[in-house]
Amino acid sequence: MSKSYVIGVDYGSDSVRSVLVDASCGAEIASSVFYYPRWKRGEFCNAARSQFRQHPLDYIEGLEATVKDCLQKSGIQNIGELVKAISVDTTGSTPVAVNEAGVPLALLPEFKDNPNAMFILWKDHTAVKEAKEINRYTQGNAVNYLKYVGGIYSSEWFWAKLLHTVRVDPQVRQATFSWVEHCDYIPFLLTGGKQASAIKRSVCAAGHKSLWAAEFAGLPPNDFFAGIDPLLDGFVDRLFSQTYTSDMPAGKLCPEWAERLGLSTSVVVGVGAFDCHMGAVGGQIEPYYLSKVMGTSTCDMLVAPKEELADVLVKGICGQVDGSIIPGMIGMEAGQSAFGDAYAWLKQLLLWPAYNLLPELEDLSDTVRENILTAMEEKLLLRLSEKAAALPLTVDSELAVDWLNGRRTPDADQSLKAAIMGLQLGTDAPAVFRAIAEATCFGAKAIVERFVDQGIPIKGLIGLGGVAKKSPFIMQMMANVMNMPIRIHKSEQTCALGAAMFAATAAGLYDRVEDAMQAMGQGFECTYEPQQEWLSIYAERYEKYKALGAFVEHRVSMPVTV
Ligand SMILES: Nc1ncnc2c1ncn2[C@@H]1O[C@H](COP(=O)(O)OP(=O)(O)O)[C@@H](O)[C@H]1O
Ligand SMILES: O=C(CO)[C@@H](O)[C@@H](O)COP(=O)(O)O
Repeated sequence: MSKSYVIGVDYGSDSVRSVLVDASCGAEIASSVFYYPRWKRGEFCNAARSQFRQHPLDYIEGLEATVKDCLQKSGIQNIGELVKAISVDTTGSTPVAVNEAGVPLALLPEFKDNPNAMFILWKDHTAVKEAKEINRYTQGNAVNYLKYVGGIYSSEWFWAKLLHTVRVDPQVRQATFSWVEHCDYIPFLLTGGKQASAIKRSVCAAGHKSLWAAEFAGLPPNDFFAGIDPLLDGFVDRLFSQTYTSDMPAGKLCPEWAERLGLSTSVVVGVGAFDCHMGAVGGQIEPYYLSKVMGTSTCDMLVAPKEELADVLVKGICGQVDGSIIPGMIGMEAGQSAFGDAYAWLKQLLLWPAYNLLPELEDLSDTVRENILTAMEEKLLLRLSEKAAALPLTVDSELAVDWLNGRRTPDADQSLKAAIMGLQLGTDAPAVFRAIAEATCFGAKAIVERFVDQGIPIKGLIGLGGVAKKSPFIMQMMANVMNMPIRIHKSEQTCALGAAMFAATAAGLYDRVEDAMQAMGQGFECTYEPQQEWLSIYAERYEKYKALGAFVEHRVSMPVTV
């Protein structure tokens, strides 16, 4: 019998990665990465205003390039006929305004350069005011529609972004028929959808970001949204009432995309989901093991059997949704808005002279300048990690709070800012890096504490994503700060692999995604164990981190160590 292959596509914050996988065992046959060109040039973004927009063409070009590249790299002659399914995960909440035909407005000539007509990336925080209004309005409402999203609505999410967009841009408002998550748009595109009302919405995105819940028989009613702002009046009726888990097909590849990708029209396209949800599956999540997808941000994923969870509602996380990770279980999501992005911020800061002064050195050729810059970009975090690991640590060493992009969990507040204290003339770059790295680990610990305080035991940690693979320094620190072992998954592309597992299930190659996970999972490569000698100093410094965080948040007085 001929082999079956599946494709998993993972849309990250900076790039899209596709993997071609043997559906029987999960072996990766080929992979391909595409960095979004417009995004890389910084187009349509304004970091100072927390505006981060992505053009749909970056996604579409990347889809075609990576899938074709995987097929070509496979070297398998009739691979186009052997691929059975494709599934997609994306960041989220990353929604876009579409017209009645489901076309993102930025794909229309009149909106092609308008950031409000593009995908609003998860980390865009331009809707802080709107999120606050949603929270205020819900407090006075008879029904608590925020009960399944941790009790606080975030500016990273669907409704806050829609409200902000229709407020600031009357032309976009006029042209907007519906509002669609990236993870729901791509399957719609691949299946040749022609009507926005027919877009299949994933329960993952709908439950965690759009306030959809079976208990509410769908989305909250129109009155609720119209009460927040009359500009939202009527949207609910044009959105959706039904949702789907990602083990289900969204449809089959349409002729146009079958031809563009070199695949057949019998290829099943699975229902999409968020990157970290599929990543948790790719990384072989187990009940009560916190699967930490550590990249630009972190998403901390947990599954619990429905019957065991009973009526527990965890406060201050990004939601608990039936079937959002594994169909049949409650999927919970928490996270940090800046994790790898916190190190990337410091890297940008330290490379300022390289970006700004190197071009002034006329004696250097362009090639030499570029080589210097590339070497610095590639090596900086690695060298900082080596040096930071060798520094002595005391209770008074430099200390930071990690809210460089606001606080996602516990208790979302994207308007919060980061802080660093304890600087002195002897403070060097590795010391600042260590403080920031430590702060991201402390932020991670605060999430574990929240779950435990709310009655959800955490049995262990699973580490996935770019930072888990690239930084032994931060992973060892994480194990020490948490006083818990952290198992690092073998797969380089857990999110894309998870998407491939869902593709195989949607195509009927497996009955349940748990079976796909069992057969296709790649296992773990190593475990970082907590080191006894570091536990007490981190425990002490964690208390200081909480005090500094409280000071930043409430401007209360700080305890002083003499
Ligand atoms: N050596 C390193 N140590 C710590 N962080 C790193 C290192 N190299 C890269 N990173 C961080 O990894 C992050 C990217 O993670 P990745 O999982 O590849 O991306 P994404 O979040 O888009 O899925 C960046 O924010 C970057 O700062
Ligand atoms: O917030 C979510 C999902 O809810 C993520 O998509 C978002 O943090 C982006 O993740 P990355 O850090 O780019 O992997």
